[in-house]
Amino acid sequence: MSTLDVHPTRTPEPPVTSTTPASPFLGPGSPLDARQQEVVQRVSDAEHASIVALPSDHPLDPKRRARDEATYPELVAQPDRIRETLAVNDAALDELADLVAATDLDRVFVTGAGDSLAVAIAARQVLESMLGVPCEPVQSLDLAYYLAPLVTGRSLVVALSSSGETTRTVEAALVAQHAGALTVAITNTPGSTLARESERTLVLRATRVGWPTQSSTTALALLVDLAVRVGQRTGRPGAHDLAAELSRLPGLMEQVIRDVEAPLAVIAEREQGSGTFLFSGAGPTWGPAVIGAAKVKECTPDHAEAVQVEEFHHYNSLKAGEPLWVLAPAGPSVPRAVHTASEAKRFGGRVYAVTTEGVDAFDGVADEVIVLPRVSEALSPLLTVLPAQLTGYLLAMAQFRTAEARETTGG
Ligand SMILES: N[C@@H]1[C@@H](O)[C@H](O)[C@@H](COP(=O)(O)O)O[C@@H]1O
Repeated sequence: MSTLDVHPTRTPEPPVTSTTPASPFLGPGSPLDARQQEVVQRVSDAEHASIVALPSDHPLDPKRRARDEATYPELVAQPDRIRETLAVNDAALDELADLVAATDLDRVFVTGAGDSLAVAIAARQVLESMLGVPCEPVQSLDLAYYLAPLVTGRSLVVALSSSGETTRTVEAALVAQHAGALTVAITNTPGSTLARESERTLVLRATRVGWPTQSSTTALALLVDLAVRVGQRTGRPGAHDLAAELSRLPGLMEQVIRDVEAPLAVIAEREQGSGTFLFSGAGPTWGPAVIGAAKVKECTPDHAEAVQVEEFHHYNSLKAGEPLWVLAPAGPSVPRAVHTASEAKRFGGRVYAVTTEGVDAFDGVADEVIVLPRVSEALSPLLTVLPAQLTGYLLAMAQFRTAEARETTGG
């Protein structure tokens, strides 16, 4: 057997056919009207086609390689894209912040799938501290099918989708539209279905030729900026400091990308054959942990999981020989995250801690500690997400080099 047969490929299996409708919103009894149902059917068909077209798990799949390689320049350009996104949305953000500050909202739902859901998780703390109402990140399927009775005319539903065509997220927006909620789409695809079905749209200056990076961080920065502007209007303590900090974030992101790539490349070279990769975080950092696992699953044929810092301790969460990235910027989760790191070592794992200046609790516990500049924990996902994204990309590049060398030597 040649090395190339080791990993099964995802294609070309025949499509699984089913008589079950693609959504409970299609057909008799649907809460949606005929026009809305047509929208659901159309995006659902297109989504299925895009999933079938995903790269295979072949170690040298050129389609995956092209997408991985396109990820890097997009990743590196994130600080610039954030600057542009915030600048072009300046007036729209002011207008929306005026509206939000003046509206008697009782609840905000921030919804999406994949990286877009991770962004909602990362933005929760800053949104809640500035808006003063629950700002729940909700998986779009859950919002559309289970939480609809909670969505009212006093809700703000922010739907995040880079493509603007993700079926469950479009359905969540349609449910919100139906309930009379204020709906805001955040997408880098103007004219997308989500944008057309939402009352307002904030357009991201981001591309997604590679796996999602810019589309996620520009959305996160935009949500932070919106939160801060609302907080400034309603006199929330800390709003002005957060605004000042946000303006420094793109520069700090540039510094982090410059500083962490080389040490992470060494780690990726060492860990490339581990097979399973774990990422842990808590609070707003749970978002970057989810993104870390997502980039490994997208960039490589391997398995990755995000495990919440606390949940790690309630099961045997790591097997001997597995690597764990613990993301824990200065904040209340640090003591438990240090415990996570030490437990992971006890189970025979290798631990890479990502924290911020001034935290030395991982020294002597983790195999390596990556230290980022210190910022408020609420804004720190814009920094902790960078090593998480880079890890997936760098693992993939190390694996491609190894697979190529094996091909050349016929090993
Ligand atoms: N594999 C992709 C993810 O990378 C993406 O994060 C998610 C949400 O996409 P979007 O933000 O376009 O709704 O869906 C897809 O299935």
